[in-house]
Amino acid sequence: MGNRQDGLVEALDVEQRTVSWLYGRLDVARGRAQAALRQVYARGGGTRQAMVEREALAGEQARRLAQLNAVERGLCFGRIDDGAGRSTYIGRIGLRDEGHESVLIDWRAPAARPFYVATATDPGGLVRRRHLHLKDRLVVGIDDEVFDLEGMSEGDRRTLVGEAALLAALRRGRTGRMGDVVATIQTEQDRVIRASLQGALVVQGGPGTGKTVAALHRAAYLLYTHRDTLERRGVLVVGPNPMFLRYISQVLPALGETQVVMTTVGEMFPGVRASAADTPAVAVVKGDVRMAEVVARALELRQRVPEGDLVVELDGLRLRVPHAVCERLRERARAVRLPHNMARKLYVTEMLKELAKAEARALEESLHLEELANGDPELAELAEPMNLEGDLDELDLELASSRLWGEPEVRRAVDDLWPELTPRRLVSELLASPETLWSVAPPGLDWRELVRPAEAEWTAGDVPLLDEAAELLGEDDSARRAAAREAESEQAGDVLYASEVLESTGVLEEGVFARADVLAGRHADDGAELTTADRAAADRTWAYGHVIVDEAQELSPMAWRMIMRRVPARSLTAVGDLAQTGSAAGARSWGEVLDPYLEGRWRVERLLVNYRTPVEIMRVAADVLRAFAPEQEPPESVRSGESEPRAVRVPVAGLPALVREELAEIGSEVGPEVGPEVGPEIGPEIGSEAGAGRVGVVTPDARHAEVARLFHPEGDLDAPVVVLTVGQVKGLEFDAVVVVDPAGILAQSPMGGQDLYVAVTRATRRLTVAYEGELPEVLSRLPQKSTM
Ligand SMILES: Nc1ncnc2c1ncn2[C@@H]1O[C@H](COP(=O)(O)OP(=O)(O)OP(=O)(O)O)[C@@H](O)[C@H]1O
Repeated sequence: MGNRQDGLVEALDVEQRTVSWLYGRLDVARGRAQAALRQVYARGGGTRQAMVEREALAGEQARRLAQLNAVERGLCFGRIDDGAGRSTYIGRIGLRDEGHESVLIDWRAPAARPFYVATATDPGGLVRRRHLHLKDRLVVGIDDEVFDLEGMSEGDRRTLVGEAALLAALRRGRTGRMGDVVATIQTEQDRVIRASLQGALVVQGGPGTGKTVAALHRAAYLLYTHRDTLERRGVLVVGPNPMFLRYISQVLPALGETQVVMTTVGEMFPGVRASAADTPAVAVVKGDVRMAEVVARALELRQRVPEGDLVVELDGLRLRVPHAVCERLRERARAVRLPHNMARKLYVTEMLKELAKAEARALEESLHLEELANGDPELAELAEPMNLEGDLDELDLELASSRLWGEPEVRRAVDDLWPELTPRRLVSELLASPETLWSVAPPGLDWRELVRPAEAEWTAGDVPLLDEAAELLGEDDSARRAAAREAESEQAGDVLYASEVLESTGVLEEGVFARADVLAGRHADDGAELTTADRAAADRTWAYGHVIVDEAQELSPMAWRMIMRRVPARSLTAVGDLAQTGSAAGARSWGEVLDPYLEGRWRVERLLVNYRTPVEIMRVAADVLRAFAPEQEPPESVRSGESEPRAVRVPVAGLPALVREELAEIGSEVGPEVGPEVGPEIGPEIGSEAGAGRVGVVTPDARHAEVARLFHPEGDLDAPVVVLTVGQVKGLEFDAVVVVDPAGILAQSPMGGQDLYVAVTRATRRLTVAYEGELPEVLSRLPQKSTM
């Protein structure tokens, strides 16, 4: 015992010396980046070109500084020893000593790989893997895994220390935000993270298998390994909802990567925020890939030919363009195969010329008639017939065209035949018109589901339709302008961030440099200094270098069409679980959604170990899965829990008391003054003082408001109690979960079984199912208790 204790003290001492020295190197690197930043700004003045270059350089240095700051926590977390007595330290970033020797290896570098892939059966030349646990800059714990005891020196054997680092990490209380797992990435996850940039990778895995966390580490890995390509083209991460994006928002910054665009399908059309939800039946129709045809045909209907001739009354003249000419002009404008708004330019030019000719003809006719009426009929008959139309040369036509374009009557007539359209207008007018839908929908597509008022709010299902429309219409200025305005307003946030960077790094010194706005790289008059991520996020037509889609099973075929447009090189990672598909328009198989674009050129990696949900809870989840998706396999839990899951018969009013019990069980601190009877105050009372540990209350959609009223603050992920629908809770996790009204969840959509599976797999420690009437048969394994 005494020996082990001595060994630990000795090992901690050795590692502390190394770690302190590494932090010293980090401080040196920071000092250098600060000095470089100051130097850039000390130059001052110069031409506009010089200024632009200077700001680009400053932006780069500032990002480097931000990255060096981001790795402060847990700078070094691992060490590997090989049989030749060499030790390598692994950390969040790579560092070198004065002699340029590598002293800390970036976790993404090839040299760090053995740390993640060595196993007892295949140690890859390692004799030991050591995990270091730091608190601030202090080494507070060590875990060893020994692969070859014989290969270790006597001294090293004496200082062996062990408790599985992974299990320690998994036992930690949840904070409401996902953290990085660089120190404990598992071999199967490592394969996903380091897969090649080229091609499409599907990561299929059950709940809690680390799909999200692996996908985010993959983003960081790809940016590190292919920085040149990806810094120029950017990486896009698509998540299921804004709450989820908030949940994962800290993982990449903690890994030193801030240049990734994160969005949801509902936010992918610049200037539109999808705030409403479609019913499952509507989602299915809207998500059907045949909707692309519906939008295209609706647009064709907007390129009209008048019933008879086109007649425009102008200053007493009747300008007449024959029907056949109108038809010809439309065909010519279509034949150029440009998007509608661009082809319109051609159409308008040609139509105005026709109208100019028609005007000359009408004028001629009216003058002729005048002569006939006023003069000697004999003379009039002898007079040379005028040929005003024939006398028009190109210049005359152009002048007449531009004069005519200024006439509201002309403009109205042309707009009616080939209007300038925005995607919003095309889609909202289409969905508001049963006649149009009826005439453009292909047989078998239930277009009646789509009909809604023109002023209806946008839904996430509308966004791919808007994107489709934008493709067909061509550049839509209004959306771009809206996005530019948004980007401008975000500038304020960036300036604030930049000034924080400057302040925290001590660079913001009076006189030298007080220009956080410059560092933020945003000038109203020039977008050249925007980062790739900023530019990409504001540009609907941006082609990303790599796209990661999380909860990819939820995307409809129309959403995939939109995503594929963003990644023409088809370098993408789709992570998801077909057993958790909640959207009626979502995927039933990966081939079904990917083959239309990749024709089998995609591969699957499977993650099989559940790091979140303990065995006891997973048994309940497996019953649900077996009942609703028997072809899917539940993952295997890596650990067993501290408590058996339970079912409690309780009215909604009793939920605050139940949640209080759960908070107490997971060790979250609740003020003693909060009694079960004061449910509504439970949130604020336990707000900021709460210890680690969160309770998630999951409800059917229809009961969310009723239950959320009992707890505050609503929807705040950092609060100790969060009330969410199944759609919102997807991808999240909590120490304890209370699933309310399981029968309601099962009944709420055709995918109710999958929804219940999602709900019961969110807990890391405790699961309670709260019900009022009968407990669904599928949960009969749960021991039942009544508080009614
Ligand atoms: N290698 C690891 N080391 C430590 N923790 C891990 C590891 N892998 C996964 N975890 C943890 O397991 C939990 C589940 O991970 P994650 O949310 O990525 O799973 P998922 O497969 O996306 O789940 P779901 O399908 O339910 O959304 C997280 O808390 C994550 O941090």
